[in-house]
Amino acid sequence: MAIKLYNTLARKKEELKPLQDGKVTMYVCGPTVYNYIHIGNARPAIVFDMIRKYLEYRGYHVHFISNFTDVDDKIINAAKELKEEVPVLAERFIEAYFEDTGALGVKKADIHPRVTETMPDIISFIKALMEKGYAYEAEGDVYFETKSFKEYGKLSSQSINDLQMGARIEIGEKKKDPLDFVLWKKAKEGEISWDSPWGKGRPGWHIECSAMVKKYLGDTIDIHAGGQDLAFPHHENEIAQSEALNNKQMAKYWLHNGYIQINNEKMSKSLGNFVLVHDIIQKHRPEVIRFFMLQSHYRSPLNFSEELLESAKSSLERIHTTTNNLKHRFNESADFGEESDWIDTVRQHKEAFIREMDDDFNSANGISVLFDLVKDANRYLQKNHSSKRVMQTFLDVIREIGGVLDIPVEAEEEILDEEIERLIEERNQARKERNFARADEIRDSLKEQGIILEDTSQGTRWKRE
Ligand SMILES: Nc1ncnc2c1ncn2[C@@H]1O[C@H](COP(=O)(O)OP(=O)(O)OP(=O)(O)O)[C@@H](O)[C@H]1O
Ligand SMILES: [Zn+2]
Repeated sequence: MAIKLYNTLARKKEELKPLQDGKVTMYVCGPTVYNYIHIGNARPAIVFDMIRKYLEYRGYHVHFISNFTDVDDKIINAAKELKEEVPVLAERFIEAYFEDTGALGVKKADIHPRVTETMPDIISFIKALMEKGYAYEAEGDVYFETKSFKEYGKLSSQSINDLQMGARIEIGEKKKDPLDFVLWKKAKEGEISWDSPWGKGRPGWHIECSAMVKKYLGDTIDIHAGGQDLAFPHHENEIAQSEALNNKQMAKYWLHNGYIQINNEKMSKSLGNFVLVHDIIQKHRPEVIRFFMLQSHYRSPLNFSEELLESAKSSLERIHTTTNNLKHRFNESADFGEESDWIDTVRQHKEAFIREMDDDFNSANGISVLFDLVKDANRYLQKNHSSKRVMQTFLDVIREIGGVLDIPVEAEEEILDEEIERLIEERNQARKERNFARADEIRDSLKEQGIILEDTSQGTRWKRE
């Protein structure tokens, strides 16, 4: 069975037919790094990570690129406000991005190109567009002449005429037509800038992705993705730039994630209704947030609230309880019976999971299948059956699905207080015998399990991290 995916460009689901057999090239527009990411920004990171991993599970080799916009107006303003250099501020928030998304189980891209490291490619891209007659210079700025790209509007299903209606030239803009957009911006006095054939300046936002896609993945890629708000104008502009220059389709499939909302309103920095990942992971385990996101389809809007997170947490715990019960019964059992009906049932659930995920990466339905499995496993245990083979099959498939979605399906076994006390006693004894190697080994192994020891004059105290 083939994978189907909803292509914004075609406005329907299509069968995935990559350019090269067995390989998928994928580009996801990344963040502008001037702040910590909020839960809304985390959604594209999580859902496209899930899609990447699912494609890998289905046997594709995925080449995955995601950029950092590390210079633009928002960053320059934030740097001014915080009295920090632009590169220092950007670096700080790139680190924070990796920390936050890493906690949410997001794997790093194969390459994370940055605007500041792609300058020569961006400049030659703009030069080539000018040479082909698609762009013009105006007093140190360079603009893309939108009307010269006849297919403009095809991604967001808008005609140039419709777009023309609402468009205005803002004060200070030197463009010829309101629909034209900036490729290169002349630097203001004292601003961070790069040399170019048009004087000192920096790139507009849209050109970076066109230049990076061309540099790292080629003229046509398989999947281009980002949040729904990027479809217009960002992706539309990327298409105009790339297709005007290369004369080839930029991407076969355009994927867009729906919004995280608060009370049915888009979570965004400008509305001030955002919750930072940095803060929320102090209160909730990051896997609960990932699980919460994957419980809905990536294109659907998703309301965020503490109550919904709490309910995701209890759902995840239900899975943990079942896997634990399966493991315990498995360890106690000496029954090696076949019970092939049950094994068939489990296998059918696995097939159902693949069927759901093949249908536009429907992780919401995929997780429902996981709960069907959990329900059946509970039924099996309640009937007092105890075939090791059946229980192993249940565990294998639950783990496999958890592995694909990258959510932990097993609770970490907590170290018990008595065990800690016993190890502290052993460590004290080792220290008396001047066996410091053993003493350190015990301290380190406890630390790995989140137990911190503190030696005081009254003896050793311990606490959980
Ligand atoms: N509420 C949201 N739900 C889902 N995705 C979002 C949401 N807000 C932003 N995104 C996505 O996050 C990614 C990072 O974008 P970026 O750093 O430019 O943030 P942003 O769009 O400026 O955020 P904001 O709208 O809060 O200003 C983009 O793909 C964007 O579409
Ligand atoms: Zn982009």
